[in-house]
Amino acid sequence: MTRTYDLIVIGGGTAGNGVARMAADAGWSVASIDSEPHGGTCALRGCDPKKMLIAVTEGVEWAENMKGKGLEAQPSVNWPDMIAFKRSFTDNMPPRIEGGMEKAGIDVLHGEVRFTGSDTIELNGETLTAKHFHIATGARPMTLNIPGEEHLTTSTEFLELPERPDRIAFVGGGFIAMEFAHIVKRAGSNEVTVLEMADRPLGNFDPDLVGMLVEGTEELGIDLRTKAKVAKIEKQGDEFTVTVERPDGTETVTCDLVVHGTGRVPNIEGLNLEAAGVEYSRRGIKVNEAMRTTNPAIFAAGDCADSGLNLTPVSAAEGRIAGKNLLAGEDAREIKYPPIPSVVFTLPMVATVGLSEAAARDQGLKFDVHFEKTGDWYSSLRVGAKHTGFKVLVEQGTGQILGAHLIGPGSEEQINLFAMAMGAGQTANQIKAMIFAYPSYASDIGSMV
Ligand SMILES: Cc1cc2nc3c(=O)[nH]c(=O)nc-3n(C[C@H](O)[C@H](O)[C@H](O)COP(=O)(O)OP(=O)(O)OC[C@H]3O[C@@H](n4cnc5c(N)ncnc54)[C@H](O)[C@@H]3O)c2cc1C
Ligand SMILES: NC(=O)c1ccc[n+]([C@@H]2O[C@H](COP(=O)([O-])OP(=O)(O)OC[C@H]3O[C@@H](n4cnc5c(N)ncnc54)[C@H](O)[C@@H]3O)[C@@H](O)[C@H]2O)c1
Repeated sequence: MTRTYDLIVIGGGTAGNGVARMAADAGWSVASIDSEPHGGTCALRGCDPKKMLIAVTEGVEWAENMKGKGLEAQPSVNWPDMIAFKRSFTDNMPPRIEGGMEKAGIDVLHGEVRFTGSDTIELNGETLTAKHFHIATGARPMTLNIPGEEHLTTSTEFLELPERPDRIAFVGGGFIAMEFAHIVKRAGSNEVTVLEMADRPLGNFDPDLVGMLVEGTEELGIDLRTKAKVAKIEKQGDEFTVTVERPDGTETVTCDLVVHGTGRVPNIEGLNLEAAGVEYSRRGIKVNEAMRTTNPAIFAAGDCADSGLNLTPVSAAEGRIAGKNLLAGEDAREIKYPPIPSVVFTLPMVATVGLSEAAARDQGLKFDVHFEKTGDWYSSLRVGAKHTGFKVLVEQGTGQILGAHLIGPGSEEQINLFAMAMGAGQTANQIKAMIFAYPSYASDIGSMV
């Protein structure tokens, strides 16, 4: 017998779970399907577990920065204990999420979904039909098309490594490579190499602040190579040789582990979207502002859609719009992205919101650039942080904040205040007039605009 639902949600991550709950709360019959235990990338294989490892390595960084300032302990990281600490969070998430869904009356199912028609899917050999579908299948590591690609360790596998490798190479110099390189270096690995094909890592972040992060990264002992395109990976016994093309010729790096950090692509190949009449491109499933696909009965959101940035809060916001329109039965709400803050959780962290200096110039905007290194500010001195600073773009005439770019401790929270101020249209003078608790990282903000 074919099971039939009002809504089937494909993907149990941030962009999917909220939609399933909204529909179930409205009395719809709902199934939520994931090929893995529910929770998705952020909670199980991304943001949250990664930041638990960073919490441990923050202890190492803190002790290093406080050396000679009265703190005498010099900690070291026990890798298996750190991974167990991470699991103390991630292991509990699927039962919590799935239990909550079942309590809400949602059928929680597992397996790889494939469309067989505009209102039917196949799951583990069974046919399921629904009036509506919501696709939230996320992203996967991109294929590099280089010899030896099969030797790459994914970010998911990295977060589960039972032992710390001593020599590790990262292919790419984006979010994943930079964050993980900082983790593993502070955890004690001797040779950590980042291989980035562009002329700088973190291409979407401010070049001046990234320059400061590069200094900090190299001081930490990470070998960061730019204009370094990985062309081949070979395995001999337990060892890998990575061949890198550089402007002056070819180099090799020998290591115990090679980690994928060259970007992620929409996870949609296996869905047979053609059968459902859902159009897509390399950027993902085509959606309108209501998050509706080219099949009016099917919505999509998050990393698998060709919509906003691939970040957790963006996935959640898109899911909310999809859910509201599903329940309304019409395109009642459009996705509107406020200024979206984004943080690279290296130590120091780099944070950004709004326009880059280059983008603001390209748009012909007239603005003042407030750029300063803040190593001699109290908030940096107090914690012994050396690589700290900001670049804030303030529009001439209006005083509007066009973009804020920060590096240093506290920047992951300061950037949210900038995002709030920008979203509310607050001017530089209004921010200066705010009274923030002192001493705090927030209390520096008035001096940045
Ligand atoms: C290592 C790492 C660190 C990150 N750190 C951050 C961070 O600090 N901050 C931030 O904002 N973002 C971060 N991100 C990005 C963030 O995790 C994603 O943007 C977000 O999780 C996307 O949510 P989603 O619901 O769209 O997809 P996902 O959470 O990936 O959920 C998709 C789900 O669909 C399932 N699925 C896929 N195909 C099928 C199928 N055919 N059938 C059934 N199920 C299927 C998958 O198993 C998965 O559980 C990070 C990503 C990674 C990889
Ligand atoms: N803190 C966060 O918010 C966070 C953290 C991790 C991941 N993420 C999400 O996951 C996505 C994927 O992260 P990522 O780090 O894999 O990708 P990324 O897009 O951040 O960086 C990929 C880098 O790899 C380089 N590259 C590509 N091919 C290469 C090659 N052959 N040799 C050398 N360098 C090469 C690119 O130039 C680029 O700099 C991010 O875009 C983001 O959406 C977010």
